[in-house]
Amino acid sequence: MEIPFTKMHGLGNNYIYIDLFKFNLEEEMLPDIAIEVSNVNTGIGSDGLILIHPSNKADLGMRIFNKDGSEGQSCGNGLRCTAKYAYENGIIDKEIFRIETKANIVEASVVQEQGVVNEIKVDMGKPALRRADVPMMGGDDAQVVDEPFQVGDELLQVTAVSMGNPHAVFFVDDITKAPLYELGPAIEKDRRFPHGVNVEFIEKVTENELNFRVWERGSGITQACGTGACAAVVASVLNNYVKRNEEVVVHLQGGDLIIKWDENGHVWMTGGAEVIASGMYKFNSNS
Ligand SMILES: N[C@H](CCC[C@H](N)C(=O)O)C(=O)O
Repeated sequence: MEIPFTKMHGLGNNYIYIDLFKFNLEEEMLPDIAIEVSNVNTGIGSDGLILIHPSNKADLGMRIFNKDGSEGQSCGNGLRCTAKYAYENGIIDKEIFRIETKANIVEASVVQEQGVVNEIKVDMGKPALRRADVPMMGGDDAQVVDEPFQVGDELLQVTAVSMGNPHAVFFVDDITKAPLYELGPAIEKDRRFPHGVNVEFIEKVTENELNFRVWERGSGITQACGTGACAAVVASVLNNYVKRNEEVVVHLQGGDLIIKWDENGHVWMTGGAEVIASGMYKFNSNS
């Protein structure tokens, strides 16, 4: 089976996008398709698969599958790329619109010049901070802020935030020494996170600047994670490193995002999105 795809990235966090306004895929094939297209040796190569689909709850919908075939509830970089694709391909004919995800319905606004979108701002909604909402096991149902977290021989301090998907945020003094490989896999699969977890290491630079690295649930190290950057700013406010309702520049491996957790509880993400290539892909998996 051959299918049209577009490869796009947000700060290097790249996915294979399939437009379900034009084509349909069998639900049960999706995890295998995600695994196959993400494979850099035998597929196209990406951090996962994103489906752009019709929605009866919003102007359009977006679903994300990680490299390992697991489905995430949301994807910040994916939402910016989806907004760009939808506007530039005529799915949407307005500059402010709503996108349904597994986690919630977000509002995106595009900044465009002669029909080309070069910046997207997304209201990512409100974080969930109660332990049970992350979800995280093992304690009272209050917020998880700067809590001791033993991983092997290492005693860390964790702050847990859901942006519709789970994030475990750790603060380090030097981002270049963040133990991504050493601890990322173990934390991702730690039994205290029954649905797994995205793992972020953050270094405070100033009251309005963070350095950021991520080990993603289901995809491992990526160049950037939009929901992770949102979770990082929320965690930094909760730990009094940065201020609520102020723009924070988050320096991710692949570039910068502007994040603000406003006084109404909404987290705003502003950044770019780029098209890498489009074409036809011939599926190998028995499809
Ligand atoms: N890279 C994405 C996050 C993917 C999250 C996924 N790894 C999961 O929650 O399972 C982002 O820009 O927000």
